[in-house]
Amino acid sequence: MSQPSISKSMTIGESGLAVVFAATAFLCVIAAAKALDAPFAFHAALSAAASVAAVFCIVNRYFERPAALPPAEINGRPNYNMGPIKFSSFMAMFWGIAGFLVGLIIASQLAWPALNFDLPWISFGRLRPLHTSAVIFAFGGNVLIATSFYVVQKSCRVRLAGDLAPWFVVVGYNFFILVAGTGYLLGVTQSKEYAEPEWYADLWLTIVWVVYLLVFLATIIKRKEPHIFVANWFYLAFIVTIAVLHLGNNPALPVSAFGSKSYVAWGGIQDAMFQWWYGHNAVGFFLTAGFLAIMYYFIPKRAERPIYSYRLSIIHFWALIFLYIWAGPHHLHYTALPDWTQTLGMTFSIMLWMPSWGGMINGLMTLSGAWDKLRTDPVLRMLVVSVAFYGMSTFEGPMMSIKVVNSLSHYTDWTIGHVHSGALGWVGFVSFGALYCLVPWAWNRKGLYSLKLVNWHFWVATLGIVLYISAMWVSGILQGLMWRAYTSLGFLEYSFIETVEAMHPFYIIRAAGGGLFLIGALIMAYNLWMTVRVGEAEVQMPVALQPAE
Ligand code: HEM
Ligand code: HEM
Ligand SMILES: [Cu+2]
Repeated sequence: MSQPSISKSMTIGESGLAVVFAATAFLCVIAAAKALDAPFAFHAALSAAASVAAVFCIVNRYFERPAALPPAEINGRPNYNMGPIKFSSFMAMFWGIAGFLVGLIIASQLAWPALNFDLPWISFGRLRPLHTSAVIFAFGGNVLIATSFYVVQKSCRVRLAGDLAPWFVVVGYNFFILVAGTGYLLGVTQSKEYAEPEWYADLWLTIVWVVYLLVFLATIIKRKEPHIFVANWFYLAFIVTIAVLHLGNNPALPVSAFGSKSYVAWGGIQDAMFQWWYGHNAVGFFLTAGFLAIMYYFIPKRAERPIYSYRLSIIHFWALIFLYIWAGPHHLHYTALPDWTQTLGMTFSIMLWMPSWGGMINGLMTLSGAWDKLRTDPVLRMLVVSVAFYGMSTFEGPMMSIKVVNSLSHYTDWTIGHVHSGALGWVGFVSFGALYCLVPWAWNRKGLYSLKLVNWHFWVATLGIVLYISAMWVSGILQGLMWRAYTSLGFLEYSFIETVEAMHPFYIIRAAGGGLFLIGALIMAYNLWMTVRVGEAEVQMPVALQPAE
């Protein structure tokens, strides 16, 4: 046994983090004991338990691991860190199914209000933010973290920076989701759309997000590849801007250090302005920039073609981030916001159409010379259709930002239709496509368990989306027109309840569409599970291969 041995000792990160978590556990126990309200006590106890678990995991890992930490390179090749990527891919699928399921429940509640069961915890008002946070932040967020950690390593040809830090990001982020989600069910909210969690959850997210930024930046800094690939620019814009938005929108004064309630610093129209600066750019940088990074990495990879125009991708990047930031006021047309601000927001929204379509064209044209793959590869088809939906919703958005159009669409289901063509068609499909690529790569499998099942997922989900958004277009425009219909004597033609009744059939169609979308996701979960368990089932015949005519 004369191997040169390094004496094993805890790293500064291990011991430091263990101490910090031990102290946090102690503070959380005190907070739980002194809590002013039950949800705060619950969250403090949950945090105490999680901190103890964190200490246990860190110490346990120390005893289990070899003396030396994993090397950055093995035989001159980067030793990529896949653990955190696997974790967040798994969580993405888990939260995706949970979020779609809650979407289906609230869609059904709108069709059949009896499904609220007169229980506060599962009432529409509490489940709706649970749905939006679960799909955007939990599902979308985990997809973004998983893919960004993958893409930054591969395109920089270097191991992810940090040892415990990437784990802190993925586990810490999911703990934030847990606190936010259970909070909604218990009635904890600061009532800002897409930023509902209360102050303590916000503080925790800030810490996690800063570490995320540091891990990402440090990986880029130590890159072996001189050029920074465009996808990393998009990821970086997403990470930095979300940090800025989060800090701008959430300053709040807690009523007590031991209670969940707080009051937001901003008031009146300034608050509204901050809220929609945040809300709009959450669309722009969370639901768009981050997923465009996915588009720029995964479509060329899957199609085995270079990006159609790398120069266009750079122009796309700068134009998109410059224009998005100013468009928020289109959410506040015909409000107390000064008229010029509304017009400014509308103008920037219309200009935003151009970089959006520039990006779409760049994504679609990357298939030049490889269009035939759409027939044989359902994963690529999913990715490409997502870009088509992106194009559709970024045409619809600028149109809805025009004041006269918005005077009809605002407050109606048309907005909900617009949201879900972006959310299901773009965010959903591009995420599915990315996970279908990522899971075999991260788990080192030759391919997916079954491409046939991907094909089923694709068609079932597409049908679901079509049902969802066409139902919402019809019901939204119908609703808007009914609200503004006057009789010849100048009275309103319809009472409000008549407009609600008219929506009923469309709400059933929407719920059916959502049900199909959920079934698609369940098929996917099974397929990915089997991919991890057994790998590629057999030599796969390409699906949907048709005789040439
Ligand atoms: C099974 C799939 C889904 C169903 C059935 C569904 C259903 C719903 C329903 C019923 C609402 C409330 C509408 C209202 O208040 O009138 C809603 C809101 C929303 N959903 Fe979904 N959803 C699904 C998937 C998704 C996904 C994948 C995302 C995002 C990635 C998403 C994002 C949103 C957003 C942002 C809102 C709020 C819209 C607004 O306030 O204008 N949904 N969804
Ligand atoms: C050029 C791009 C886009 C523009 C100019 C745009 C514009 C708009 C406008 C005018 C509204 C309606 C505001 C209202 O009447 O309340 C809206 C709502 C919304 N859009 Fe877009 N949109 C764009 C792209 C997208 C994409 C790609 C997504 C999703 C991935 C998306 C998600 C949303 C959401 C979630 C809302 C609802 C916000 C709320 O009231 O809760 N948008 N958008
Ligand atoms: Cu917007």
